[in-house]
Amino acid sequence: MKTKQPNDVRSIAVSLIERVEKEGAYSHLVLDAAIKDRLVPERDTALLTELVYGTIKRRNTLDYCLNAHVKKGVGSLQTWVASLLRMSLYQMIYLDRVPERAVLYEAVRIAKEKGHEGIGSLVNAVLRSYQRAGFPALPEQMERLEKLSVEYSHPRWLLEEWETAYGQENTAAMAAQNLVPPQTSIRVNRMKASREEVMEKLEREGCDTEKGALSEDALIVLTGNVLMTKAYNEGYFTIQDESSMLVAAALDAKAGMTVLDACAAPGGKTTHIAERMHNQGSVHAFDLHQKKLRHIEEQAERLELSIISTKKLDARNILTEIDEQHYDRILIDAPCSGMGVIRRKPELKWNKKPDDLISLPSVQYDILTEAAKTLKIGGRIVYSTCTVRPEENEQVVKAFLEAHPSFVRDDSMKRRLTQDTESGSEWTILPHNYETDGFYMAAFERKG
Ligand SMILES: C[S@@+](CC[C@H](N)C(=O)[O-])C[C@H]1O[C@@H](n2cnc3c(N)ncnc32)[C@H](O)[C@@H]1O
Repeated sequence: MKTKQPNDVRSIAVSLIERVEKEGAYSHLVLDAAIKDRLVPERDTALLTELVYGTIKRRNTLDYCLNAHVKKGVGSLQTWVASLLRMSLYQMIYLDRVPERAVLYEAVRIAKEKGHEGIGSLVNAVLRSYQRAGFPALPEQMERLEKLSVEYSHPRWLLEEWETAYGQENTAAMAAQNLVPPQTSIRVNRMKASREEVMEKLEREGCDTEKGALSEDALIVLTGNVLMTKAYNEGYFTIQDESSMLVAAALDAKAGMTVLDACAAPGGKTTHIAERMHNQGSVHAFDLHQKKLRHIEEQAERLELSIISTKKLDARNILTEIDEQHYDRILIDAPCSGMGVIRRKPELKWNKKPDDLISLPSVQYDILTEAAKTLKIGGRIVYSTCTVRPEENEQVVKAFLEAHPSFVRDDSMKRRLTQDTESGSEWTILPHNYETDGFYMAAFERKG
């Protein structure tokens, strides 16, 4: 039996990519687990992360190139062999810290170890063929979206959807932004300290930050591992994408109010809402999945928030537990296709197919409709998703408002968030607008 070399970062990267490809695993989860289990030494974690994310992100571009060098096409290969070739080519094209001959040597070694001599020869031949011939030129007559799909490594159907919804320019910018590694942003716990105070605390612990441009609660991490700080353990901040921080401000729950977070896990927005309420009132954090509730409870404890209570509940059955007109504020952060978070979960663009997305709007509509029954007259709902697809966003909200005339758009939402004169009851943030996740939110109120 062949034994794996200890700390073999490239071989482990191939196994992780294979799991994402074959089992539909999430890249961030397999990576987190590998790093936590110390499958590679700490000095190699950055390389492991780069290899896994980079290879998955650029799959279409890499496959276009490999198809010119693999006789029957990359689709004819076993998943791990395709993953190995993609990862090796990724290094040759996009990374300059490892010489090509070293990449090739490692690729052949892994191929022989994981497979046999024949696979080693195949990998050697393909990579050498690339070295000789280079990246194949895209034909002049190639259709525009097809070209974009190769250049920016996104499925064609998704680019077509985006062009229809957001136009050519936004589509190209969004696809390009999805290839850029996301920055880490943190949300300051205003109950404990100001942004400036948290900045100073982190600086003393070796982490540099700067203020975020979109949310008044945001700091962008420039250097250092903020999760390892005392300030984190003491509840001074939470890791959260900046676009998501806008939701609690859009909801604007006041101290003493009764609030529902109907799709709450893992609780990023629940804890923000409770912080803004100064831990006074109550926040019901419900979710369909029992096991996810633990995350909300852990975060509430770390942040010392006692007004959050969790429960497993399908929001579509909320009236079995809660009376009508019970809440002052309701957040529906709906389950969605996640097409706004492709930077963080690049496999989403390959794993999801148009057919998988067809049923989402009706689930979102049903959740919104049932949960809305528990809103008091004069209360406010925020509906949000981390996707950029009008079918799951504007169209769901429009259908809801047309069928429920007692709910009216809250045109002051955007003004509250941007603190200027811009009015509007809904906001789509595209990834390249502020270098955040793509996000959608809408606010409306119940009239008598
Ligand atoms: C976008 S995530 C919520 C993220 C969360 N608000 C946060 O900020 O951390 C959507 C959540 O909805 C939950 N969900 C899916 N269908 C649901 C349903 N019918 N009722 C309640 N929760 C549901 C999922 O389990 C998932 O945790």
